Amino acid sequence: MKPNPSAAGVAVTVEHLERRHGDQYALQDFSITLEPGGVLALLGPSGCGKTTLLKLLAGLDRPSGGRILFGGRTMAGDGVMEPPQKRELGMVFQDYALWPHMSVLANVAFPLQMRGLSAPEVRRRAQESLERVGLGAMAGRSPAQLSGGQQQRVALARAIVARPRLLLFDEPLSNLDRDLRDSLCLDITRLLREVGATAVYVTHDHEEACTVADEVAVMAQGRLLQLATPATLWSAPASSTVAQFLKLGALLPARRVAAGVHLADGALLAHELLALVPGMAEDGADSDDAAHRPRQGQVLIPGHAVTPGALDGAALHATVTAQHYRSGGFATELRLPGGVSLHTLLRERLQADSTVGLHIAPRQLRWFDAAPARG
Ligand SMILES: Nc1ncnc2c1ncn2[C@@H]1O[C@H](COP(=O)(O)OP(=O)(O)OP(=O)(O)O)[C@@H](O)[C@H]1O
Repeated sequence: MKPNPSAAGVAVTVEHLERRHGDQYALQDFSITLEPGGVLALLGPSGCGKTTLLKLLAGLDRPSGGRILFGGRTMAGDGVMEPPQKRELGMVFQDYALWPHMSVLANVAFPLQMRGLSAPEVRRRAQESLERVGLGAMAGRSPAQLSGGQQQRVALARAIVARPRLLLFDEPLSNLDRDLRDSLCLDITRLLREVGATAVYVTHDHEEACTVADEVAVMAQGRLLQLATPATLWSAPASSTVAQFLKLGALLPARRVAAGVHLADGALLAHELLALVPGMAEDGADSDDAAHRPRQGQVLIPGHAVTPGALDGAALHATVTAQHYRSGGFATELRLPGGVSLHTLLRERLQADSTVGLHIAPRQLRWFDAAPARG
């Protein structure tokens, strides 16, 4: 992850972290490193362990194995368990967690009061923090007199007021409507760059993760599936599971024979296999012998790789199952062989239930080898 030279943040190292509940793993052999000022998004289906990791980083939960280091100092593991107040954190939760009986200013000031700063210093810094999130004029109000978006800005001001080394976000925008979410997400992204704290940001929302983060960790069943920049994640998902979770397109069972990709019915989908599987040559699998060995796997067809047209000469036939107008085009659902759905945005209106030919841009396809058989 790219270091930010002006960062106030701390380097975070997570080594083989584990959290078990009975014999169930909420987190398993999880390792990750964040440079100071780096922003990491945790993305994954419900129950994959995102909140567990956040709680372990915060010191609200104790690992069953592995360790966490901030700037080379052990926070948890090896018999150490630093409490949250010793970790110099700021946290922002889904439900804002403001104190209703306190003014906006008093909410933001609270972490500074806990540190025993003088009253004028507390007031000055709390006001400054509110200005940063655009709420300088609302200092005297109570949280109940603010909208949801404004309350979350107060929570943000409170999280950054004590200049934490690490900021933790637990789905901070999921209670807000789409427009507000988009604008606050951009504001959080800007603020993170300004304050330079290292940050870990839990979300279900792919776009939010990619807007806010330098790198995204895709998780499933307590494990890290892929850690990559947003651009890499979208262009080079590491496995069919990641591609499926990110809804990158349709996955079809397929067979590679020499330079071609064939579907289950034998139809040739693409000729240009070597061009579409970067990395295959490097791992040695495509040495002269191996290149000609048939391989079973899955091919990923992204929505943007297909152009509907005549049935003749098309790589695939598909049925139009649904179409509706959306932002300058037609959001279209196509049914591919085997009943697999493919979603794509098209310029043209297609007739419902009609069969169309799909012409494929082979370089947009991705190949995933089937997992080797166990035993
Ligand atoms: N106290 C607990 N006792 C038993 N199992 C738990 C406990 N806390 C979490 N789990 C289990 O650990 C797994 C990971 O939970 P976690 O809350 O970290 O998931 P998550 O990715 O944050 O999910 P969501 O997106 O729904 O918030 C889940 O299977 C959950 O049921």
